[in-house]
Amino acid sequence: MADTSTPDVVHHTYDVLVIGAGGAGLRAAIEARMRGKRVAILSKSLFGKAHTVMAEGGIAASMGNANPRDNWEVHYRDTMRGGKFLNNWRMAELHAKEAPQRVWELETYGALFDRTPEGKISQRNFGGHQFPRLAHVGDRTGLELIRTLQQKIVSLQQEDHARTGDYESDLKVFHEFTVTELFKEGDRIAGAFGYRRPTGEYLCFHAPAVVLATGGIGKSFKVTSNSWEYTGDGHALALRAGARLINMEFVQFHPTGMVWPPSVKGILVTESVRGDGGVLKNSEGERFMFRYIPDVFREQYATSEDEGDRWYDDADNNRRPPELLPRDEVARAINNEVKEGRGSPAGGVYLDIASRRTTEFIRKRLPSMYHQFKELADVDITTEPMEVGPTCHYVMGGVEVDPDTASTVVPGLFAAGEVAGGMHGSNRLGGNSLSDLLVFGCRAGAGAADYLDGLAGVPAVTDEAVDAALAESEKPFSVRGEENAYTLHQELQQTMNDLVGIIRRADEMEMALKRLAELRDRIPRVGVTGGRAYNPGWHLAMDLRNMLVVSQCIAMAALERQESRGGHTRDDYPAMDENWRRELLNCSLVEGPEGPQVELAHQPQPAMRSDLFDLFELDELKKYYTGDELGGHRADQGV
Ligand SMILES: Cc1cc2nc3c(=O)[nH]c(=O)nc-3n(C[C@H](O)[C@H](O)[C@H](O)COP(=O)(O)OP(=O)(O)OC[C@H]3O[C@@H](n4cnc5c(N)ncnc54)[C@H](O)[C@@H]3O)c2cc1C
Repeated sequence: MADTSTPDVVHHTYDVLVIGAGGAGLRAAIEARMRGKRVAILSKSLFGKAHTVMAEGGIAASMGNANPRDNWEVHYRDTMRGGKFLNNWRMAELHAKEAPQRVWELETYGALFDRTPEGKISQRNFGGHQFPRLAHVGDRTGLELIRTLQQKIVSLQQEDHARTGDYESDLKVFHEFTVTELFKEGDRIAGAFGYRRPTGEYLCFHAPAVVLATGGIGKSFKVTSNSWEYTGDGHALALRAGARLINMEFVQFHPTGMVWPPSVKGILVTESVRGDGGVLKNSEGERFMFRYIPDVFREQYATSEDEGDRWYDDADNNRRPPELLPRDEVARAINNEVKEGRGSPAGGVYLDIASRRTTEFIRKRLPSMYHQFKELADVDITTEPMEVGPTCHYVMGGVEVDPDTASTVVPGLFAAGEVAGGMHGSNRLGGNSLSDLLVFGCRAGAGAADYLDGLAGVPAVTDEAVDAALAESEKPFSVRGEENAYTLHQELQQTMNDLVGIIRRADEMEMALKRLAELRDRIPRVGVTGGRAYNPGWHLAMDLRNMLVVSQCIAMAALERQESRGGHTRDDYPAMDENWRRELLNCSLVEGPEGPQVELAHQPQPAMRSDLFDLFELDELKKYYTGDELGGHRADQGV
């Protein structure tokens, strides 16, 4: 029986709310607390169980430990190339410059990275990175990152206890707590509202600064490497608060997810397998990636197996194997092999490290992969190849932010980590997310603290706003079961997977938008039974509206962008178009006759600063830029 009594709302007051306890959220919370602010961390998942914990391969930072020729400029170039020059150049610059500092700082918090024989932090190869650049802890890097950041938080709480007698006086974690609404007074952020998952208790937070660090959107797709909490909540909260999303058409399909057995389809097979020597083969035993090197990368990749293999030991005198092309290229190649009938029995291709490395090497470098395949598929990766195929992995699009402060257009609202957009352009390089989390998590915490220092008066949360948020959360209990949340979720995932997936066509995306519009009408009719205490049906009903609006943004932007670039491949517009590189698409919510509607707009891509532009050879830039842009730049330089 549903509990029909009006529930109480418990109130709390803080300076900064950090929504999300992954790498971005924890780093933001640490920074804001170290700058003297009282911080609450609100996390839908258990503390320590954020998505970041799943990160496997490593964190990209040009420390130059494995190759002294690496530096921030090389990392910057690789990142821009990986994103096909659609990245926000200032974010890419800050990221490349600050990532090493953030990794070394983690060591001071207690991180134990794998070491080189000389005792430096070991760095491994990954797709699109010119030099071995990923600091790692086996293939469990995310776990170490979260463990370390949590350890830092505990140490700050111990300092607070020594000063105030209360461990949680200045930094408190509310875990298993889902934020459903943000509050504003006028234009400015005033707080947030949500429910405790285990009890259904409602909490209202009064706080003038909010950092969104809610991660990604993968649960809108059927086949995904993402975990249950990736329902695009932060993206949707930002939209509803008046912020904009950019680059939403760019969704990364990681080339290697498990394809068998069906119950684990989509679970990630880390790129480290290829970074450590694994190769992709089709059903004919061919290392097919050599046939898929695009012109823009031709000079940097080996054209023979011998050269590719030599590169692992002598990277200075050989070019890298094409298995290490950026993820979008590898995913499309696998998709094509399967489509043309050269796939494996379960509809993927083969990833083989068994024939190339010793059992000891594999078990030491890839312990999680060894166990994952042994336990889930009964495959021993030290003796047999894996079957792999593309899986929805990461969203490049997200909340538009100022690169230096991570602030959005809504005063008091900040965003960092996967929920923020711009940094990775049209495609993210592996390892660049963990570094992004730390660099921009830190900047968001600092941005929020600076904002508070300059704030005149604290915006207030009104009773009406709290009542409205409460009513919205209670609604599913009063609807008499016309629609089922699980059914609608499956329909949404199938729609996105089939019609807005790895290869896209206008007619299919138009069909997707039609189906999404139908789902929009049906979602308010979702009814739930039972009470508020741990009720997954209710939780999903609340999450569905977020997944829907995020899916609409993705489909609308994908239909609009008439070219193929990075994580957006159009069957009907297969080429990259330099005119589209100048264009960003943004989504916002506008009030319409039937309630808020997604509106899509074009905005110009800001021109890259001259000194950064000059880091590239003109011949390379010609592959991405229009002639007049290049001419204009040369004129700026007085050439
Ligand atoms: C299997 C796998 C392996 C990966 N490996 C790598 C790698 O090796 N290197 C790399 O760079 N990247 C990797 N990535 C990507 C990377 O892990 C993620 O992009 C990154 O961890 C995102 O971090 P985040 O801090 O933005 O969000 P997360 O770590 O996902 O944290 C999001 C937080 O927000 C909370 N949250 C969400 N919605 C709400 C809400 N409504 N209310 C309250 N809390 C909410 C969640 O509970 C969670 O605590 C991998 C991803 C996957 C799936």
